[in-house]
Amino acid sequence: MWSVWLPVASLLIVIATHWLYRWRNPKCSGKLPPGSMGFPLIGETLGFLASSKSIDTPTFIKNRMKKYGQIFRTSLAGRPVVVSSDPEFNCYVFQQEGKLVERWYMDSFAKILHQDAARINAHKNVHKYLRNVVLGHFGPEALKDKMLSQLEDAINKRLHGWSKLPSLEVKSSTSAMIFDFTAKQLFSFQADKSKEDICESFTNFLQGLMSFPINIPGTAYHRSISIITSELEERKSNPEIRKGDFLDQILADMKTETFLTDNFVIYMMFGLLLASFETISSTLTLAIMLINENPKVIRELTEEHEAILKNREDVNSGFTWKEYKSMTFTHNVINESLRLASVAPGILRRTLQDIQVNGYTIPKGWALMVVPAALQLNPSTYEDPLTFNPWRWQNISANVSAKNFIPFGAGMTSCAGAEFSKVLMGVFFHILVTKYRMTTIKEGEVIRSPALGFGDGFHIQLSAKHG
Ligand code: HEM
Repeated sequence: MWSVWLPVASLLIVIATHWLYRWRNPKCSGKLPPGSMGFPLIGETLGFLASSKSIDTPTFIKNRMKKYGQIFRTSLAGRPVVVSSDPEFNCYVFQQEGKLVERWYMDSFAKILHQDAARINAHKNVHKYLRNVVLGHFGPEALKDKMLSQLEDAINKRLHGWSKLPSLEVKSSTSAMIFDFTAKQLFSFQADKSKEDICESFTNFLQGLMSFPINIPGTAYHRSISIITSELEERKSNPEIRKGDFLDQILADMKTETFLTDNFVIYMMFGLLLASFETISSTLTLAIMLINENPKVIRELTEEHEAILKNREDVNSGFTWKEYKSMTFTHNVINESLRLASVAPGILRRTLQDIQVNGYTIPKGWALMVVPAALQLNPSTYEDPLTFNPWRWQNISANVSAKNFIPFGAGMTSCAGAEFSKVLMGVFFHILVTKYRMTTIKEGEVIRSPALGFGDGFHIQLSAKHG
């Protein structure tokens, strides 16, 4: 009996030991960056997802930066990853799109569509198309021409509604406001006419969505996808319906662009909704929390916006692009909020070739994660980095911010919704400080897990300043 089992057991031990050794020491043609691959299969995922009750860079990243330096290796969600907080290297990586690296989110997209990521990526047009179509609808020209006044209208109505409430939770209220506005722009969704609160559906489903999307009837994800699907079907069967929204353009482009299948379009709309309302609402909630704690900031904001109103030739005219561009202090408040919020936990790339950096080799096929918080909350760049100090932006040179302020990424691949996000926040502050006063009902608690969250909520009351 022993003569049979002993060799089998020995062989299993040898295989397991070899496997474990390979897990801990992945193949590499040079020297891997320092770090640890953690436990077999799960790697260091649990540590990465652990929440911390602080606005600071997540402890997982901070501790490893201290131990290994600005570039270290780890394993997250079953993949080998190199994390970088080296501004020079990050800058280089952002310039290597399509050469040494490629954007990562198409992987999740491909998984949802049950397609091969390489097949989607092979369409060089996909990224370019997505970027151009979003910029066409949400970029500076569209904002200037029509969206600025629509935003002013929508935010005015929303804040008026809030001022009738005894209390409101800021994160969910701003999420609903942004969701309704973006969904209307994308596919003319009319929140007030919908039977469902799809904004809440989206929010509930957000955690882990892109990695584990399960389209099971009854789930929020399923409901949200159904709403977009039925809108697409209705438009396709009634081609005479033209609503002048984003979906109209996609429908027109579907005739010429082969990658624009029904499924692709549905998930693209879904992805855009998520990309827009969660990011802006988290940044805006943090901004409201911070300005509410800083009377001096509210005072200077109010002065800036009252001066804008006073200098208006026509008292009945709306907020203009020129006014938006002129509000220097508000832009500082927006930058400072984006810096502290650092809402994107990581900007991901996949390496297409081995990459050499500081004497290390990052193997082909690995993930690369740039962590904005590690740069934006770095005390060597930003003095007293956890303090909300909009005035610091008076002295930050373009040279410093180009590499150390990347809330929207950088270069050719940076966020296509960046200007829209900033305009939305600017218009929001304009209306807020000229018309309303805030009172805290329940203080919020900042949590990173690693996405920015607000515990069990931040509640305020809004009251009109005049009458
Ligand atoms: C505070 C708000 C926002 C933040 C912090 C943010 C952040 C980011 C980041 C970090 C990236 C990745 C860049 C990269 O991979 O190099 C990105 C990409 C993108 N974002 Fe945003 N985003 C915000 C709002 C929005 C909004 C409102 C929209 C849509 C209207 C949007 C649409 C996109 C798109 C389409 C991309 C992909 C761009 C490309 O691949 O060329 N984002 N965003």
